[in-house]
Amino acid sequence: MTPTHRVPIWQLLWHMIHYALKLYLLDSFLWMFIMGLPAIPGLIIQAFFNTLTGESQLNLSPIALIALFIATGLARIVAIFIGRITKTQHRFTMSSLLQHNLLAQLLRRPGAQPLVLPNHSKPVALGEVISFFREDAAQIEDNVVGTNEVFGNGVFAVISLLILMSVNVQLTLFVVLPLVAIAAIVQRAELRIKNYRRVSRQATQQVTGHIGEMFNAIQAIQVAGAEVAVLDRLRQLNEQRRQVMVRDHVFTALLNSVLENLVNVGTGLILLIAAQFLARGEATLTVGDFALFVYYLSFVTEFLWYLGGFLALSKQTEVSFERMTALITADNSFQPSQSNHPSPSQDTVLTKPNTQKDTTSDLALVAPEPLYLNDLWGRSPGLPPLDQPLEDETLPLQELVVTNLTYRYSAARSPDRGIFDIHFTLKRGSLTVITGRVGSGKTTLLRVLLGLLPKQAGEIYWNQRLVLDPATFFVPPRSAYTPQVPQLFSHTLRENLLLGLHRDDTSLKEAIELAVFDADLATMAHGLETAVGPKGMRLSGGQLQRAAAARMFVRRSELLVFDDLSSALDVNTEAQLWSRLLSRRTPGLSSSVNSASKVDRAWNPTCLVVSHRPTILHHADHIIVLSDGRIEAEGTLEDVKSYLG
Ligand SMILES: Nc1ncnc2c1ncn2[C@@H]1O[C@H](COP(=O)(O)OP(=O)(O)OP(=O)(O)O)[C@@H](O)[C@H]1O
Repeated sequence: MTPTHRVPIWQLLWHMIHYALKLYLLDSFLWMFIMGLPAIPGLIIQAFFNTLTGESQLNLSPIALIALFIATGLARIVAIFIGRITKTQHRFTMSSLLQHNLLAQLLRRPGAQPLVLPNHSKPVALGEVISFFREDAAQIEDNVVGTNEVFGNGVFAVISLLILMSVNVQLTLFVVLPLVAIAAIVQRAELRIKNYRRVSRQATQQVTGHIGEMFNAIQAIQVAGAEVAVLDRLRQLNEQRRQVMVRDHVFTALLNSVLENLVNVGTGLILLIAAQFLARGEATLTVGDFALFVYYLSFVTEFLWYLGGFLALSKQTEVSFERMTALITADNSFQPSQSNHPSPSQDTVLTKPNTQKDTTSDLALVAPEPLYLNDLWGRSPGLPPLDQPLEDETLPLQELVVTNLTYRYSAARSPDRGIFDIHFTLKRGSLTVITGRVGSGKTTLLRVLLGLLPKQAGEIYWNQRLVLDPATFFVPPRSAYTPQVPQLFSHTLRENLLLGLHRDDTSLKEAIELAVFDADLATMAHGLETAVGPKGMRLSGGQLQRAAAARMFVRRSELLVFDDLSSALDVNTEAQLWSRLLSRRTPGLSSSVNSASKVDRAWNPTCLVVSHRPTILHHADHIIVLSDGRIEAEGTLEDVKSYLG
């Protein structure tokens, strides 16, 4: 899906400039100063030559003029030094804003929905996303920074133009000709500039994507002996990238060289005409005036050349914005269907979908969000405290009702796959098991319920109130989820369990015991401070799953959602985990008893579990058997026995 509307590049750049306006102005001022300082030697040169020919009105000796010349040079060195600092800070702020907003938008998407760009059939691989964060962000950063250089150059070009006009108006008019030619050339080249840039970015994206996949699958590559084939593919992608990058860069260089030479030829012609004037003595052109004209002409022509390059750069930046916006709006083709029910009133609705921010246009990328970067003096602004799960009027869970829940994977890619017309009710403290054959839609059902995939039809009611945005609603302390393949970060075990949550060691210990991870932890020399390695690779599959379960338990959520714990746990460990967890539950116990005190509320979780294991099926209050994404049977174990394989 393409964005609903494209915002003009100038508007986007303005939003970015406005984000750090003071820094931008400081940087622009410094660079104007840096660029303007060379203008002073021009005046000194004029005075110097006029002094030599006795036409100067200044009463300065040649030595004083030379000293002034050197002082100007030194001042420029100092300004360049400071300007480098402001420029680096400004550049970093600009790309950080884009990267922050891109990441925030990606995190706002339904987490399990593949990223498929418009006009692409394959989802974007994780490694490919790097090229959006790196190349595209850098491209836009270059363009924003380019504006203050164009602006600085422009101011001096205008001043220089005025000086040139004061010397000779006729001659100065010739300067405008290259400007017209530059605008025409960039306009004509626009399509090609953009196409070459699009193709080269895509080729880079494929290379980073392949590298990402390679590193993710090193073991699989080794055991399959596929090293040569995988490297061949990398070579092939690199070769494709080389070809399109060369084309893109050669074209940009060619364009720059055409613009530069156009300006140079124009300058040459103007100088030839000026020399004629001087030789014929037709104009009141002194030798000093001629030196001045030559000197200031270069400011104007350099600006024209710079402007041409900037216009071409902006065309390439449009491609970067287009790519980033396509990524954040990727595959949003399935919008949640409208409910058949009349519009629910405020007190029957829980959490509104996020409609405040424009997520469908490039503006989302330049939204002014806080970044908490160190300032120019290296002072850290301090990070805001992390949001802690809040207990609100939605707690505790009495009843969760799901009606007509439907999600169909993109028909083009997978006809009739998904879940269809799913209904069920979870009562407080109950255990519901979803079972069914491989591929019957169990994981899809959990994901759609939790908002990790956008439902296309159906409603979810939490205590009789409609949940409008499951993705933001089904989070702790309302709900917690352990997927089939849990993700851990390369931090310590403690950091992985808490993920920013404030809990004391007693709560942590309790959660670890509940997850049957206590015996494993006792064998770890560094206990909770054990570094688990990237993706938790220093833990066994079973440890990883129990660590993820402990992460879920420590949040003491009302609804616990498990996707097949048995995939990495042996029968005994899993049975132990269930017996510990289920002993916490009091099915049917009214929450009103517990809700008297929110803080001391006894934890009586409601469980929704995908499993095949008889242990858990025996304990279930309700079993749902799925087949081809539909409910085939449901009830107690006795009711559904004949449907279980
Ligand atoms: N991203 C996707 N695009 C297209 N089809 C998909 C996608 N993910 C899953 N499917 C298909 O949807 C169906 C349901 O998949 P799902 O993972 O929900 O099944 P499951 O019952 O959880 O399977 P398992 O027991 O193996 O975990 C399967 O046929 C699967 O191939």
